[in-house]
Amino acid sequence: MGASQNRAIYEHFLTQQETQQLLFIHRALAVNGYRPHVRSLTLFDVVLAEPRLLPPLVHVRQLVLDAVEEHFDKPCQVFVEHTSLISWGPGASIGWHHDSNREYLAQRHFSAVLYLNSSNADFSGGTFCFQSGRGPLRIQPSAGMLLLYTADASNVHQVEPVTAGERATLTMWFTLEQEHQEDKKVSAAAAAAAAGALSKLAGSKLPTLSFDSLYGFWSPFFVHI
Ligand SMILES: O=C(O)CCC(=O)C(=O)O
Ligand SMILES: [Fe+2]
Repeated sequence: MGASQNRAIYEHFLTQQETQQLLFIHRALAVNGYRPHVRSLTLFDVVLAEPRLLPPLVHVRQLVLDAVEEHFDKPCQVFVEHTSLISWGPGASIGWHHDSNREYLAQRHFSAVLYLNSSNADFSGGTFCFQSGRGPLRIQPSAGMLLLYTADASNVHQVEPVTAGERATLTMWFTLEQEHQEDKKVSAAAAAAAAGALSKLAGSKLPTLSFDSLYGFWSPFFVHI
């Protein structure tokens, strides 16, 4: 793809076993997505729905983060902003855009798309294209391939419509702004889920606070027995 510093392709970034694991997680838990003909599963969803499936996803997420820091030469400066397993069914596509092209996406600095299956073998259509002066630069997804690019206007791209089968990716965005990192939101959700599970487990054995009067509200140790 040339010597461009703002993009990179790694052909066999994941093994077949690793791509299969991620496909399995997606199949098990994905929900109807944010766009027509798309199903998605965020890291957040996995934490809430089935935390036992987290380890393979978190492992690959870290590998991709390391690759981003290395390629863009930003050691220990990059944070994951969003992680999703996404599948695209027949009819799914996305027109020309860049990945920080909205005010609410301005914190996105780098993008990574890790392909979990292959065009022609597993689905038809779904070609990724970068806009370029000499006509679109077309990239055919293949299982295990990692595509990195900056989220700015130097990387305008589109995905042509999928015409058959299901195209699957792990799509991630990255930020240099710590306050936008995904980890904080995910660990807060995990803590809330764990607290919920704990209180369910304890059930009626926990004392209940008396809130039937303001007095009770101000005296939290006053409990019904
Ligand atoms: O799935 C791809 O190849 C790219 C998707 C994309 O451009 C996006 O989600 O912004
Ligand atoms: Fe995009």
